[in-house]
Amino acid sequence: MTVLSSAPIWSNIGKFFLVFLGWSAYVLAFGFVLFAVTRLYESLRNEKLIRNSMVFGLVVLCLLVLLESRLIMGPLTAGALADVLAMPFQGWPPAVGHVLVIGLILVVTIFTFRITFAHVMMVYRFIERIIGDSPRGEDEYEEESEAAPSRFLGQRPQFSRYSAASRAALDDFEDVDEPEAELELPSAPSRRQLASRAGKVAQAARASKQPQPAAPLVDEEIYYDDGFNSYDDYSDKTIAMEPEQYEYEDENYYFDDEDPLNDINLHKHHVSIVPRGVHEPQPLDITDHTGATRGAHQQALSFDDHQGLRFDDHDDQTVIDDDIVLQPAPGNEPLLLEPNPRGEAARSGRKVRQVTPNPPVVAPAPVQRQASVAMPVIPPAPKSGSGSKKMANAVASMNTPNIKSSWQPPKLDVLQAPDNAKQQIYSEDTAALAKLIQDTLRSFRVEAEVREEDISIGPTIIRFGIRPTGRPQMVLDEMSGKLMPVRDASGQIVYETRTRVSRIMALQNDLALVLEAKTIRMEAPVPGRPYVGVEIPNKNSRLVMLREVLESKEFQAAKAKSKLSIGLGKDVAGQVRVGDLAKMPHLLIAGATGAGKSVMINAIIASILMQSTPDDVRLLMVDPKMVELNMYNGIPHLLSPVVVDVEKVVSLLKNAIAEMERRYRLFSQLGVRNLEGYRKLRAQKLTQGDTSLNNLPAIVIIIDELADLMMAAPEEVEGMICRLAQLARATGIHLVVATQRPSVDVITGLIKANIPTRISFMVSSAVDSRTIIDMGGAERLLGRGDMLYLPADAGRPERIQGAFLSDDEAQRLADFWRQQIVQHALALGVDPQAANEQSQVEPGWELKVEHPDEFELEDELLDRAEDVVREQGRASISLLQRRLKIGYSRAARLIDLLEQHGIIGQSVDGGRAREVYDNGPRGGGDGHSLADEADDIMEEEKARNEFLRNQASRFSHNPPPIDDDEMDM
Ligand SMILES: Nc1ncnc2c1ncn2[C@@H]1O[C@H](COP(=O)(O)OP(=O)(O)OP(=O)(O)O)[C@@H](O)[C@H]1O
Repeated sequence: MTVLSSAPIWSNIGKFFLVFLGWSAYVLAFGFVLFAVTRLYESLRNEKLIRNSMVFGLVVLCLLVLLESRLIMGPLTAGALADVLAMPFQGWPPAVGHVLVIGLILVVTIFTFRITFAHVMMVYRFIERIIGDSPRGEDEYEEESEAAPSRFLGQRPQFSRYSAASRAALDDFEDVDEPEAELELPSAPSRRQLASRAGKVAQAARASKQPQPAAPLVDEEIYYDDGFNSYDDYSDKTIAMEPEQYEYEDENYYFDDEDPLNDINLHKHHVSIVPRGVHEPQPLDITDHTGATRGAHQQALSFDDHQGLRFDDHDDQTVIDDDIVLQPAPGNEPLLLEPNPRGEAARSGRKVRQVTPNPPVVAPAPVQRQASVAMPVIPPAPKSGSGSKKMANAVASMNTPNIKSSWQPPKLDVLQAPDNAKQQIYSEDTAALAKLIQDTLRSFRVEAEVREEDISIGPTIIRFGIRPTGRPQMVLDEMSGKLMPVRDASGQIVYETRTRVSRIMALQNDLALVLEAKTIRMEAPVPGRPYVGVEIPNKNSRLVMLREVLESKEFQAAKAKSKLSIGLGKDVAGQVRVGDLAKMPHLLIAGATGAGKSVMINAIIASILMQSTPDDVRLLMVDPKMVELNMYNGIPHLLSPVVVDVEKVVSLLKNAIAEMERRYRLFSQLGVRNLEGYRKLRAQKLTQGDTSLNNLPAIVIIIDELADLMMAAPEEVEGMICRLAQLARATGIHLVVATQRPSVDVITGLIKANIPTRISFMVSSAVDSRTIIDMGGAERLLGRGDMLYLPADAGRPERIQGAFLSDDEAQRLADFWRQQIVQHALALGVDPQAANEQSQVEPGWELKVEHPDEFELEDELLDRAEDVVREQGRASISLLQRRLKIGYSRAARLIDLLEQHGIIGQSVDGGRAREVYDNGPRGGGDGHSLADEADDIMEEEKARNEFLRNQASRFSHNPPPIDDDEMDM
């Protein structure tokens, strides 16, 4: 106005405004300038500061103040507009006009600036604090604790991290003299109460346009509480309730910043009492640490776990213990074992001894046994000059103390090289997809962001990481005068309201729709990462060849540690993933037909054949499909030819159990606990020239279709697999079991409990997925090698694209090993054909056809049974059960055999006890009375019923504990 009135051209316009608006013309001019500046700021910062309701409110407020000034000062003082506004008040008592206008001013002020009771209280407290001289913090919370409606305004009590026994936390705020009863936390309301309360609050909020507190979220919780994996089952319901959810995302929603019992404020208080500045590092609390890192995937460091091996890098030695040093010899020489200079032997001088490369094996291939004596040593693969590789070779040799094997593993050339297609990298397409995801979430009013660094591109899958964000808490920066988001000590933005992970999960189908993906899988949260993973198929997918996995440094490091390392494939970030069968120690593979199980089994076999000689690992294979594993027949690793006849499987498993028991006996005699201990002992003995201990190779039993076996002989197969799985780990016997029928009659509870490491390929339903990996997700896989790998020690499965191995490659690999048998035979002057036939079955591993319900009863047991019946002068099943401590079915079978051998007679007139022919020298038993007969009948009935109940419960998929007698074969 000043400018206008001083400029001659505009002075008349200025005068008009002053006459019309009075003093408010200045306010109006100032308001225009402020509005222009704020709009400019808004456009520069892309923020919205001016609300229309506020502009309108300010204008009304200005007019009311103008009117009030006119009422106070009389006509012609506040401009013509004020005179017009005051016209309705003419004739009114002046006091009424003042009260009305001032009242209106107050109301408009409250609406314009959204003043709440909390603000009033804040001002009140502030004034009170200034007037009174009590220091800040005293007494104030005591009053509030009465006024505060809830201690958990910011969070529901049952989920508050401060709720359970959080006395200490609350004590910071509450008067210590407060009676005990008042400190008691409110008990968590029932779900029903919460739901009805939620409904009421929602109604009230709708009516008054006030924000809802957090209670309505209970509804959401009801749907999501049981975990995201069963999301599919209720996604429809969840999506249907979306509009309800938006109400409490209203931007008016706020917490009372001053409420000391609000969880967020409690948290802020805790943060504020953390001492600032540099402070001493605290000792690691291992319980806390374990809790915090549980589930996070951590890549094991190489060379950190060698059962007593230490490495002295500087001189290329491997220290086995204080007495022995394994030293890689120069060139192609065999490894040398020498006493450790720090050990006792070292004190008498550093003596280097070469170990003879003829390790006797427990059940060696006949050709090999001869070869190890007379055959010229096949030179090992040429070593590269690098120290670390030498070290790896040394360690690999150390794991299997047959220091120099006469077998030679193949070179990687046997396998097909990957094609030249490069791994896809981050591109504009990917960025566009990320933006699409973010925009879709925004359009559903879900605050979240997709950052470039959270995008992982794998061979068949791209994973986008969605970070839930929210509404940041803002503070006025005193330096710049701007509103800035509050950051915590680690620099992360502190959110006032956060987006719930479940809201992102609820949009799974919407995201699949906009991304036009065949199927998407969501993982919340990705273990060890602060985001929800959305996995969509990579349109530029490529094969992961086994060779590239075996060539990788990850596999090389794993190979150095274990001869049973297997190349699994590549994860969603394109990183090679390997496993160690020795640690698994058994593996269950399941998936629909054509999903990639057989390829996986071939990859596992190939991983072993590429690194391990028959001295390290022996194989047993069962292939009821008859075509999948046949190609491996004749390789020296096989203990017996691939079993295609289901009836021979029982025999094979029995052999494995017998070998396991034999190894256990051997270990207990030697005082070692497991195969590792045995190998260490053997290495020690070899250094002393003692070759009495044979080499014990690990044994891997591969079963390609468990369902067929479970059909043929459910009890025996289940029992034996469980027995092997429970006890075989220490003896180096490992199971790899595959099935395309992931139903509970095939993968029974017992089998599942004993095989902790599992791989699930694509399955047809979430139920199947749960049967295999105890959670859903496998039904959303893509097939063709796309799998979820659940290691024994991980809570969540990891998605991996399995390594691919063509039939030609497998054939070449098998040919390579068969060729070595021929080479050995030629070197020995044996007929290769004969050698091949001879090496088909290891002595002691011959298989015979067994009818599943028949027990093979050892001669010893039959003899003992004969002794018992002759001693007692009578024969009955219950008698044998009692005296021989065996199960019903074995006792019944023994009775049959005794009858067949003519030792006892047939049962007469339904009686249980039978006549024993010719008591002979061992006779003289007490015969049997009628009372004995009755006892026998009762006992036998009891045992038979027990047996039948067991059988029935096995068929109803609820297996009882295994009867040791039944399995003690
Ligand atoms: N890792 C992989 N990478 C690429 N393709 C694969 C992979 N694994 C399997 N496939 C493809 O899937 C097909 C079927 O695989 P596979 O024979 O292993 O299935 P399966 O689960 O054993 O089926 P079935 O139970 O009927 O034998 C293969 O011929 C191959 O084309």
